[in-house]
Amino acid sequence: MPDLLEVKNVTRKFGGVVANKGVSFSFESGKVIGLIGPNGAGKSTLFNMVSAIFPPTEGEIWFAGKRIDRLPAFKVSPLGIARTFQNLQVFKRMTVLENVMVGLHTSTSSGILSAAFKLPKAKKEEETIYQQAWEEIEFVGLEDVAAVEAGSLPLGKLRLLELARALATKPQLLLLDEIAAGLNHQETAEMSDLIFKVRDRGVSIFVVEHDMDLVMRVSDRIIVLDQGEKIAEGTPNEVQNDPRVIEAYLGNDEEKEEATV
Ligand SMILES: Nc1ncnc2c1ncn2[C@@H]1O[C@H](COP(=O)(O)OP(=O)(O)OP(=O)(O)O)[C@@H](O)[C@H]1O
Repeated sequence: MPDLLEVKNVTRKFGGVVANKGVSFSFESGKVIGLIGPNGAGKSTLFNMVSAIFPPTEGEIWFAGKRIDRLPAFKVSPLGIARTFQNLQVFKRMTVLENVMVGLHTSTSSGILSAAFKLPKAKKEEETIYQQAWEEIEFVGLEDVAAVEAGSLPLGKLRLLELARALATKPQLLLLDEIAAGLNHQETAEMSDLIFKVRDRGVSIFVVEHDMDLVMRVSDRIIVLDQGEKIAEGTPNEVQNDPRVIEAYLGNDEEKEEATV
């Protein structure tokens, strides 16, 4: 049985900038893996390659035994990878329910004509989409605001909406991009609990996070990047005590504030 995600010797260059250099790691199903590192370490770049937003310059990415690094994003998500975005990607004029449903329409098989003429197949799919969307809205606890326009919701609820929309596609791997950014202490604690609940469904979760409390609490294992390279990998306890990790954070002026790794 192959690992769920395998990143093999991945390098990504932007012109002369080497954003990731020879990064390798893998992980199995049902785990929470954290990705940390000082500003500019290459976290977003790695995340974007795993979600097929752009390909690596060198190296390979495998998901559930299938090579995915040359596939476009629209072919990768149906394989079972979903993600949230740090800069929320919600439709402000749509309700919460519509936002979750719209994410599912791309995966339906009936064509535009059958939907337009409300043929039985399209009607059945619409019901399934409604059901799936509603399940995830309840899972994240947004049922009270399901009919509310997303644009009028506070940030904490918008982050839950992003999560519901990603979960509705029933991923095997969920990528969370700074899911706790801007959340207060209470909301962050609730988000941690939700991450555990998602993991208990057997979903693997890959978390990029600046909030050290959250990442240390939820991760089974943490990968640390610095200047594009993987400098450490281990349990939260191991990476917090790794001299290379402490040096990477302390050595970067901008991160001194966050040096309590
Ligand atoms: N599209 C791009 N074009 C040119 N350089 C880029 C591009 N994307 C990222 N980089 C560079 O690659 C390096 C890694 O950036 P990346 O955004 O992946 O780091 P990060 O760890 O996510 O940073 P942060 O924590 O600040 O979000 C940086 O030097 C960045 O300037």
